[in-house]
Amino acid sequence: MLLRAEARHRSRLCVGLDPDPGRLPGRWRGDAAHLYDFCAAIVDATADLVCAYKPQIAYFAACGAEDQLERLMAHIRVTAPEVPIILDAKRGDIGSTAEQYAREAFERYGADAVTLSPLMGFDSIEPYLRYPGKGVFLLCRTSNPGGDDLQAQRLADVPGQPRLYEHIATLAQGPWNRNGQMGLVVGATYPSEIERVRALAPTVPLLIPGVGAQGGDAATTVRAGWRGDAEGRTTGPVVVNSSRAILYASGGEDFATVARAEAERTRAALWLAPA
Ligand SMILES: O=c1ccn([C@@H]2O[C@H](COP(=O)(O)O)[C@@H](O)[C@H]2O)c(=O)[nH]1
Repeated sequence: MLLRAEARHRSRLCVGLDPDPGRLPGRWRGDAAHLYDFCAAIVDATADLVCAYKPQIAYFAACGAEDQLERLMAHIRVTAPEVPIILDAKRGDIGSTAEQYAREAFERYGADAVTLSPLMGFDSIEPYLRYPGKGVFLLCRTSNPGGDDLQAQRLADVPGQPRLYEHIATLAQGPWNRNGQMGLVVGATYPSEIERVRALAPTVPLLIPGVGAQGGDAATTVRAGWRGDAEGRTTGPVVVNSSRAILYASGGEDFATVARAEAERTRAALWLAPA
């Protein structure tokens, strides 16, 4: 689904849907009843420009607006049926609870993929893999500076003493990826770590947040993470997320038009990079 959307829309851009009531445009500002209206307008304005959407569940749950997230998921499905939806939930818990989180992501919200923390091990991931055709993105080297606190530490008991994020990449490319359902989250703010992850995990999709508001560079990100064959066909996909830089490109009534222009600019920067 991801490869089809990438080819069809000539896009490696994922628009992140992180609706902050305090940053909604014009007359909606401060009113959490309009999270859906805002995000739906962004989707309508960008549906032909993206390879994925990534709603961030925290922005809806914090306002008690899960019903609006359900409506948004349904709206994306109708407006852009070919575009995968990655629910950014960063779940991670024991198997019995993970089963409930998997139901929430895939049955309640109908997401195509969900972000997960791998810290609790494979049995905390396995319940999600029981859903055929659904994907998981494991946090690997996150975009925040504090990601180094744990992810850069070396594992003394693993041969070669890899850093934790390197070990996660190796597991996701190999033994944990039983049915090709696994991808990794790597921050655009750390391009050399993207390259390292890509070397260890040559074919898994990389979800790369950090372009836009966090300052990651689009072209550098794609060069570090995207891989293709001699004909230019993607063999190692990247899904590069930008949320705030697109959502809040304008705070006025023209927000959707300006968001589209910013999405077009980012999409072009991400597409032209490897050439
Ligand atoms: O390492 C990570 C993992 C997830 N995120 C999420 O991506 C977006 C980034 O938003 P911007 O406005 O483009 O900075 C947001 O939903 C984060 O929760 C991340 O930033 N880094």
